[in-house]
Amino acid sequence: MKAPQTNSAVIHVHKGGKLVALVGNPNCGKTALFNGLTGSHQKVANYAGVTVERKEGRLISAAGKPLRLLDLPGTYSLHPRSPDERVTCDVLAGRARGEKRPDLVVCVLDATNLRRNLRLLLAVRRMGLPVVVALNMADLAAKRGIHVDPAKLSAALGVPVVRTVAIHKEGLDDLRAVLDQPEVWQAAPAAAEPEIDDQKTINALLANLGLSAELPELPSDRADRVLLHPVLGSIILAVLLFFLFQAVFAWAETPMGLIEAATAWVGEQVGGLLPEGLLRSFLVDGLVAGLGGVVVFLPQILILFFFILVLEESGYLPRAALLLDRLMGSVGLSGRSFIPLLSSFACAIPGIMASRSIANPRDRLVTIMIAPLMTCSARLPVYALLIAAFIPNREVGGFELQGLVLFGLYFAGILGALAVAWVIKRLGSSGREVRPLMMELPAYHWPQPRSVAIGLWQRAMIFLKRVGGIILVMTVALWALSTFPSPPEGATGAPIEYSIAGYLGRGLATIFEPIGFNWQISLSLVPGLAAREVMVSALGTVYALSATGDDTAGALAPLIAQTWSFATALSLLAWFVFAPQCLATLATIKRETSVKMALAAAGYLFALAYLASFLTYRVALYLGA
Ligand SMILES: Nc1nc2c(ncn2[C@@H]2O[C@H](COP(=O)(O)OP(=O)(O)OP(=O)(O)O)[C@@H](O)[C@H]2O)c(=O)[nH]1
Ligand SMILES: [Mg+2]
Repeated sequence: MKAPQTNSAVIHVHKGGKLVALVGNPNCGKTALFNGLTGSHQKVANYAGVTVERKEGRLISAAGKPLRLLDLPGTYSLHPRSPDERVTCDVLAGRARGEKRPDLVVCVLDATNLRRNLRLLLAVRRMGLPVVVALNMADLAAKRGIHVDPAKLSAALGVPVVRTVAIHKEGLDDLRAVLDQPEVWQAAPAAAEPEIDDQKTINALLANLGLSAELPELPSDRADRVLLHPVLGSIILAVLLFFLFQAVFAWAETPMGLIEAATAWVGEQVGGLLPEGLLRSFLVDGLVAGLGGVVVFLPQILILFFFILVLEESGYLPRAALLLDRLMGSVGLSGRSFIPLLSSFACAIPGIMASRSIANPRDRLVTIMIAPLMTCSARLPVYALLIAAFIPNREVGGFELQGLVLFGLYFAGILGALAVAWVIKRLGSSGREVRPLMMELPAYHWPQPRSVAIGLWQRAMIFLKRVGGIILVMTVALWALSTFPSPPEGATGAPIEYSIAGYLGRGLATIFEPIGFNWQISLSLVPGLAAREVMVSALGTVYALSATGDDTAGALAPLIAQTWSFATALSLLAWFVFAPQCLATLATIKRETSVKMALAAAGYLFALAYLASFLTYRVALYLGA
């Protein structure tokens, strides 16, 4: 089974061709360049630490020669401080498993920040690898009055320099042409200056290029006086997040209505055409009720991602990390964990991967352990279904009540994560060094509509592929288990009650009865292990098959609203805030840490989920729900 992010992280291996590696400081535009040169759509975003693993693509030089191009995590130096930097350093040193040393390094320099970027270039050159410089962000530099002459820089460095604007694909042809001229880069002297003199070398270089003047204040700095203000900035952050959840419900209403109507129509057509029987049951109760129930949540997922993509591209995320550093420090984390945790709102897997950019091993481990508590987008269909069924659609004090509840659920996950981090801090050895947060704050820029559109398209595809893949498979399997064996002669209940799934569900229900789950819910939890959204399609199928008499499956929400108590609904919501219901996430934890940690995560999440549901259910019953 593939998780969304590993899908987009397929590594293509091409035999033969020279190996070219893109190396540079974080956020200098390596991946944008990689995408432009190879036609890939790897993730580009405006913060440091986006790329955390090595990606390979195929590049055709100007003369038509195929080359292998590597996109690597950004690094500030060749002394790695975090797992992502280590990936890059290993590749450069030829230590990467099953991989030769690169034949050529394309060192990407951010033209707006040469002073810092040149340090890495000098270090790479010292390793003796042939180097070509891509002087990227040339557009931004020019806008800020920094005019770097590529020819002069090339002469000073003794390596070819190509001016590029990666996001507009400028300079890519020049770069492709240089790749065909090994005589230019291979001849470059591998200077062996000692490291201590780097600062002097760089100062002299910049002076030579006429670039040593102080830079004027940027619009970003002025914006940050408000956005990073301890009080004002925090209020803006809270309002922003709050607005996001309101929008997820308010904006999605119309498109969801359309999809629901379309699914119902398809169900009726198919149901009307076919005679009563297995095929009709499979199509209507299995596929349409199961898959249709999940697809309806596509609009909400896209709205959530629209906000995430815009925030990522604008450069706001590291600022939010800075604002939250104090709060996170109080539970033993640092602002460093913010971006991995925020990524986990999409899916815990990229979140866990993103924690590779955390240098401190203990912080990294805690971040990985609590990442599954962030509300991933696969939970959204489950939450949305239950909210639609049990929470009235009305306004409270000018806010949509349903949006408020959703916000509350996300908040519960965050609180849970902070609490767990706090407990780990208490349990663990005292010695967490408290260091000031050092994070690069990139200049703000407007997200490009094109890249947001591509991001949304990719998300939609990932979701639909899940629907057509794992969710489909699970739905079919569940339908089969729920249909066979057929009921005995003269049976009165719904056929599902006599099927394998019926027995399984009733068996499981003994475990889950204390927290208020009926056998249909207990049964649906099982396929939900494969992907959380499957819970929704599973409920759709199970309820469609549980209905007796002739009927087409009605919409799921009103059905469960009639048959479940409010306490059960609340208990199930609490369950989904904590439950370790995703095998792909546990597999990623194992890969990034150890089997022991993956088991520990599964165990503590299960215990927490059961406890939370138990308390919720009992309190709700006590209060008369
Ligand atoms: N104006 C401008 N922006 C660029 C250029 N190249 C990249 N960007 C933007 O710079 C940001 C960083 O780009 P990425 O390609 O993700 O940078 P990266 O070097 O791969 O970053 P890491 O993977 O974190 O090391 C994104 O917001 C891009 O849209 C450029 O030439 N000009
Ligand atoms: Mg990158």
